[in-house]
Amino acid sequence: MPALATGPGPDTGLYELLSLLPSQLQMYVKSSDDRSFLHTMFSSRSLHSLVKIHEKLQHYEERCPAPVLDSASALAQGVSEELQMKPLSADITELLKLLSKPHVKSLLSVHDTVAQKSYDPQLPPLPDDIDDDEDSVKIIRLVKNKEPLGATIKKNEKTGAVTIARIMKGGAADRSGLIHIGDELKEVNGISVEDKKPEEIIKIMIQSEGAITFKVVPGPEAEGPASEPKMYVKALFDYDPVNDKAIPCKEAGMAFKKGDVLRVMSQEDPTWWQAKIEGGADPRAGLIPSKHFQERRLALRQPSSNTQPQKISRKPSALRRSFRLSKRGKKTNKSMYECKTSERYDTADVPTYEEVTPYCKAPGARYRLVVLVGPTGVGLNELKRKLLISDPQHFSVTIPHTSRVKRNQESDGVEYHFISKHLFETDIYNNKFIEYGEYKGNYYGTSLDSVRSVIAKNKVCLLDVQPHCLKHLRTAEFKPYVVFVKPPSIQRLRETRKNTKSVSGKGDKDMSKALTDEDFEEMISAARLMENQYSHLFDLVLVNDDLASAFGELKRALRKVETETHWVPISWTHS
Ligand SMILES: Nc1ncnc2c1ncn2[C@@H]1O[C@H](COP(=O)(O)OP(=O)(O)OP(=O)(O)O)[C@@H](O)[C@H]1O
Repeated sequence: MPALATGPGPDTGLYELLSLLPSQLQMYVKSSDDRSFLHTMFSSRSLHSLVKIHEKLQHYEERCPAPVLDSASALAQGVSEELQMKPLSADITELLKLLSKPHVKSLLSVHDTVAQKSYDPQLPPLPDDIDDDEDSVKIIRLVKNKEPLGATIKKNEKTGAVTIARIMKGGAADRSGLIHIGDELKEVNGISVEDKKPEEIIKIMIQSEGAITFKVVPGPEAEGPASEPKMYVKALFDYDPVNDKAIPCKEAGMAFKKGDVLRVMSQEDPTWWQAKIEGGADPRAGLIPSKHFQERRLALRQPSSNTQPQKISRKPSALRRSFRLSKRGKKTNKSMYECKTSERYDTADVPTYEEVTPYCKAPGARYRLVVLVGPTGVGLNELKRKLLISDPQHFSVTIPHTSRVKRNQESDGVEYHFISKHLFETDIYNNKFIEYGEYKGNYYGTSLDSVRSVIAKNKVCLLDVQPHCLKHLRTAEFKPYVVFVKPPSIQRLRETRKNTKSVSGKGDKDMSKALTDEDFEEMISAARLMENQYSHLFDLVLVNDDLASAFGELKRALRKVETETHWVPISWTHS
């Protein structure tokens, strides 16, 4: 249905709109040039002609016209021939001239094609030299445009037989339903493949456009499952078949980027899956390395500087942040917490694919945990603070634990949960802490229970942790939404942070000094390392350039997390 009707009477919406638009838009258009442009455009003859065509088409569409005849070209030809036998009057001459015009001829020919619904291309006749004895031979003719055939072949080195190795889901061969895995290929376009290398055969196939003829000996009936269950995976690495020496056919491969959601359409081959990018325009599947194969070859690969986990160096002041937003009046000294948690990065895990499923928070369900990660000084606390201020009923932070003695002005469960050193150590032993650190003989830490307690109050818990802790938070219970806060360019850091001071503790004294280029470089390089190592765990990468814009983007993203569907690991949705 057209958006606006243009018919007579009450349906003249589009005409009315066209005549009203220039005056309605006037207040939004400042320049007189733009106003006159709009006016000219809306009153132009071509636009009004387009509206008329729209009107006519709509009219015909409603009537569902059926062709009176499907051979208008032949009729025109017959009429021309007959008229030429008659004495030529002015009318006859004009009609003959009209009917001989190439545009009219083409129009009639298109009319006939549509009327006959004959959209199939013409296939060439079958070759005459088919051996009658070759009962088992099948001649298949496909019409192929520029798209690849969507099948791969393999050659048996012993027998020399060339067989169809796989059919790509959704490709031309698959859609034809005529070629099957195991079929033995004898000829392509009349050329015997007997002495040909697979690359040469592929070349013949690629080069043939239009009809392509195969002579095949059908293979044994495939028994595979009629329809395989769908599986969605999130890619945890970048892949380009062009650089993959192992792929059997580069043309059949599919490139993807870390973070893409892939729909796995076939796992028949344990080494090469067939998949397509979810939401991508191409309906055809491409080859991708299977999880097992990718894991195995990555594990075997010599560690290189790229894959080797690197320790993220941080200044001594780069310490625990999640403790700092305690409700104390002043900000805690940044050098206070030496993080004693392990910085052993996940050497054992080889990130390949993670099975995912769409998830949308049901009304009444607990909010997902929001985790912020990023290099020291990038602005995690600032963003958390702004979120808290923007909606204190909705967002909240955890209360840290400490083994230090409570001060007079402090209350248990407000600034900290004050517990004994012995209990703190027992809790460490029982893995109750997400992170913990020690300073001047006292422990400080964020417990899993403190996160649970915020979530149980039906609030969004905001947490910032070192990225190596993410792994332990990625559970069905917390369903964390991970935001990586990234610094902008050094130039923008200089511009935006010129009034920012870094606070460092020397002895018991706080020292504050303006941030230097060295601080900025360190922030950028720490961010780069974090991204290299952990980006597969990030749901959002937020560049904290202009603070207000970064905050706005974060707020919008968090709103979407609560209301829209997101891909999450499938294990999070199993109860
Ligand atoms: N986009 C920004 N523009 C200007 N200043 C910013 C911006 N973001 C943060 N800052 C300032 O940078 C300083 C460090 O920010 P913040 O304390 O939030 O960093 P952090 O990531 O929590 O780092 P740390 O681990 O050192 O606490 C603060 O003074 C903050 O106001």
